[in-house]
Amino acid sequence: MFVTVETAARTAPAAVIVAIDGPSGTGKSSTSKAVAAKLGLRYLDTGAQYRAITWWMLSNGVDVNDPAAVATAAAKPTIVSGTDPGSPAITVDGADAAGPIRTREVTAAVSAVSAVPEVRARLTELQRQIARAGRGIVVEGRDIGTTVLPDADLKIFLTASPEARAARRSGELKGKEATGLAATREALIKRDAADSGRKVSPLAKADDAHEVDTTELTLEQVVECVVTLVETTADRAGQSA
Ligand SMILES: Nc1ncnc2c1ncn2[C@@H]1O[C@H](COP(=O)(O)OP(=O)(O)O)[C@@H](O)[C@H]1O
Ligand SMILES: Nc1ccn([C@H]2C[C@H](O)[C@@H](COP(=O)(O)OP(=O)(O)O)O2)c(=O)n1
Repeated sequence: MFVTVETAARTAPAAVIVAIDGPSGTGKSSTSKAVAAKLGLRYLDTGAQYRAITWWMLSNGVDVNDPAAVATAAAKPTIVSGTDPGSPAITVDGADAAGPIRTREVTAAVSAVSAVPEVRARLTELQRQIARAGRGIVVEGRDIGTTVLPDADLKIFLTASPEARAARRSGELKGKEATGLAATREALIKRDAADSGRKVSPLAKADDAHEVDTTELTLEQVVECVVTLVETTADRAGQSA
């Protein structure tokens, strides 16, 4: 098989920690998985963990709009995240949650659940344990560069126009839970506002993060940009693979 330089494995320091944050639809998951795969790093989707705890709350009759009820239940589910960028996995109490966490019901409830401090404290601790448990990792979310891993070697903050993000998301939903472009855009903006406006570790760009506007870039261009930033950071630190 013909393998181009672009798809061949690249090198990164074994222990590099990369934080990728940004709002929904900016390309965090696709970029993080591709960068981790190219550089032989682990991958952690923290949004999937917030979705998983939300799914558990909904499945167990917890009122997701009652912060006290969510706080009381926050420690109950056991969430296990896989870190293989080729097959990201997540289980809740041993059950595969990869499908159920992507429903519209979970998406509509996740911002309320993730604003509860007890939920954030628990998942932040879990995320730090995973990040420090092995070799290098790409961790994506909303508060990775600011709160979860403020000492990350490289921080990226992805942005894109609401129009581009809505078009990407409604493209994904086609045939499944198809929603109009305008409704998708509204839902994204509402979630951005909730995630950016919450009191505890809101969605925010870290002061030392590199901002990448992906509106006019292909996914491949974004991946190349981030891979180059990882390699540049490593060179500067004098580290080697
Ligand atoms: N730069 C890009 N250009 C076009 N589509 C993209 C780009 N980056 C990601 N996508 C697509 O947009 C959708 C949302 O991307 P995703 O990585 O899930 O974003 P996020 O994790 O930030 O919500 C996916 O279908 C993905 O393939
Ligand atoms: N580090 C994180 C990651 C996600 N969250 C919350 C806020 C987000 O709206 C939800 C879902 O995140 P996810 O990354 O799955 O969302 P999208 O893929 O962008 O739709 O979780 C968070 O509060 N902190």
